[in-house]
Amino acid sequence: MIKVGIVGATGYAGAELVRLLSRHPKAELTVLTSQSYAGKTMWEVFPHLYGVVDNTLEALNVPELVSRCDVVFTALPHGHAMPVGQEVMRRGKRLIDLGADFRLKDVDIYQSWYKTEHTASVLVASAVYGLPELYRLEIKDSVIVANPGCYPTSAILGLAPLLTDKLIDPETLIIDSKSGVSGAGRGLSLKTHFSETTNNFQAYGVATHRHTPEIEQELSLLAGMPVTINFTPHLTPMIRGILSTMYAKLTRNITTEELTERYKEFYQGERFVRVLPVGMLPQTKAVAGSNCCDIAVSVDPRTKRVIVISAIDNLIKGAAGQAVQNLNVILGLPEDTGLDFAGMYP
Ligand SMILES: NC(=O)C1=CN([C@@H]2O[C@H](COP(=O)(O)OP(=O)(O)OC[C@H]3O[C@@H](n4cnc5c(N)ncnc54)[C@H](OP(=O)(O)O)[C@@H]3O)[C@@H](O)[C@H]2O)C=CC1
Ligand SMILES: CC(=O)N[C@@H](CCC(=O)OP(=O)(O)O)C(=O)O
Repeated sequence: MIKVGIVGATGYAGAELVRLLSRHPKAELTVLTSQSYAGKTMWEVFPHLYGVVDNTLEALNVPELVSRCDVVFTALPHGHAMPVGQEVMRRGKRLIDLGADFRLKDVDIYQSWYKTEHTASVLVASAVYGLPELYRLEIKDSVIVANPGCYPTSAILGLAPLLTDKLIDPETLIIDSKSGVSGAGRGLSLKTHFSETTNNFQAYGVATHRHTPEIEQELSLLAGMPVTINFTPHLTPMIRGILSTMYAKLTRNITTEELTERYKEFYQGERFVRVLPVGMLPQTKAVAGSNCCDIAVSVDPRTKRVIVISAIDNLIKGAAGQAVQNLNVILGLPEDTGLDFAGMYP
């Protein structure tokens, strides 16, 4: 069994990771940390895990944590995974970070968008962006996996075939994303207050959201040229899910049917990316609880634009599920170990 530690086990992403790993056949939940609930059992804080997870939550002690685990997951606010990364590197263990600390290759860009000093910049070059559909081989041998952000996962998977094949003019790219409230984490805030989010729908982070440079980094690598985007996230009155709608001008004539075939070919063998048949559109309910990213492409011959729609569960393919998929890649296990293809419905 592989001994795993989860730092930030009491956050939404961390708790979902605990749930998924509790039924993983090769992972043993060894250390679960919490800042606010150390000393309590996991199930006292999360009753859905009663009878499933018996661990007592511990305060974070980085050297001790790393010494007791083979693989550490960090699910912390940004800026806090860096010391864990340093200790993991020192002791030759593995880290899968669900936050943003190792995603951006350019430390200056990280510091300017996250308004935080990067204290482990030497580790950034060796960290691998943890999107298995694009970086499977690199993830396998990496010490630090930078699990992607939730919005970036939906956008990058939705756009990868178009950029790889140079089928769109990247300068015309617009990404419009809608997220459930769990994307903002479990902590109390005015933004996620019941009466602010119920029966309400609002944009936020317009032209300033910190996922913009992450999406641009990955799309630029796919396109082989710098890509800048307009990215607008929205908060919707639902708990889970991200739906991204993306628009761009096509560089050549292609039909919806031809493009759908090309997407199917690009993602052939990728069981967690479901390219939907023409006429079917992604919806968040269809991926809730599963590690799937559903994608549909439509060509508007009138405007010569393509419209790509993708849907994920922000806590699964957008966070904990993708982290388990990365663990499976590292361990050489089938990537679906411990993960679901069909989620909850209704
Ligand atoms: N929510 C989502 O959909 C997604 C989240 N992520 C990323 O995952 C990470 C966690 O997000 P999320 O679960 O939503 O956040 P939450 O706010 O729900 O949880 C944060 C966790 O970090 C712990 N924590 C906070 N500050 C510290 C600290 N200084 N030292 C040690 N532990 C601390 C908290 O402990 P305690 O509860 O005990 O206070 C809690 O366990 C973030 O980087 C986030 O951006 C990535 C993709 C999607
Ligand atoms: C709805 C909502 O508030 N979503 C979060 C998503 C952040 C997240 O999870 O991403 P990182 O891992 O990059 O921090 C936000 O916009 O900040």
